[in-house]
Amino acid sequence: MLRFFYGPMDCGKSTLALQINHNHARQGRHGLLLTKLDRAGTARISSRVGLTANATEVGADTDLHDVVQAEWRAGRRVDYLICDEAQFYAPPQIEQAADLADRAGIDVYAFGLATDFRSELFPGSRRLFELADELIRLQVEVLCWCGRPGQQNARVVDGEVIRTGDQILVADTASAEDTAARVDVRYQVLCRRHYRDGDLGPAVPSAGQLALGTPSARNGSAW
Ligand SMILES: Nc1ncnc2c1ncn2[C@@H]1O[C@H](COP(=O)(O)OP(=O)(O)O)[C@@H](O)[C@H]1O
Ligand SMILES: Cc1cn([C@H]2C[C@H](O)[C@@H](COP(=O)(O)O)O2)c(=O)[nH]c1=O
Repeated sequence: MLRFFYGPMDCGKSTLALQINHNHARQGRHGLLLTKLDRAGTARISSRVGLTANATEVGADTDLHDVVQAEWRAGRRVDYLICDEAQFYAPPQIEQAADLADRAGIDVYAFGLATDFRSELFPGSRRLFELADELIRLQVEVLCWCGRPGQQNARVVDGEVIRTGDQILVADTASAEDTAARVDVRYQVLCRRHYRDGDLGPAVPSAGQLALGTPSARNGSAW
């Protein structure tokens, strides 16, 4: 079986990938973790809940058959593959995953974004929509600042939603205010309306502003 679990950034895809791996491994099944361009650096699957695991990095030229055959040659079974950040896989790599499901009976669990910052399908995700046995939209809602369900991944540069640029640009949803790091590019999940309007919502007041009694910008926001 080839299953594609998809949803916007921050909806728990990598967490679920690691949970599924944990549950299968606990029952003695042997799997391989694969990823491509995880935020935490190469060859890791990292979830914002704090779970991480080593993984095989899928490069532009990686053939998934070779990855599995290397395991077989080493005398190890491969019962399942966990493929995180699957939106970045090239369409032929998705074909290879489908082949492994069909010809080798390997259960393939793929996780990724459906659409990019322009709200267009990633090529790898498109191929997964075309080929997967099951499409599972993740149920953990990521909320837009207005409270509606967020489905669009806005790319934010210097406080503006941008709509042109390279499709792949690895970055996080956390802003400079949330982290000690200097963040030039970040992503923000928005509802369709606010994504289309390019409306990132009111600025979140700092703790100091709230202590001084400034009304919460979020509560007082106009639609
Ligand atoms: N401190 C926290 N406490 C509880 N849940 C958290 C915390 N930080 C992050 N999360 C959960 O982790 C989710 C993001 O998980 P992650 O697997 O990194 O998402 P994705 O791979 O889809 O980008 C958030 O939607 C939230 O539910
Ligand atoms: C929308 C969008 C995202 N990306 C990058 C940003 C992150 O590094 C990953 C998504 O990670 P997550 O685990 O789902 O949070 O994808 C990108 O390169 N291009 C885009 O358009």
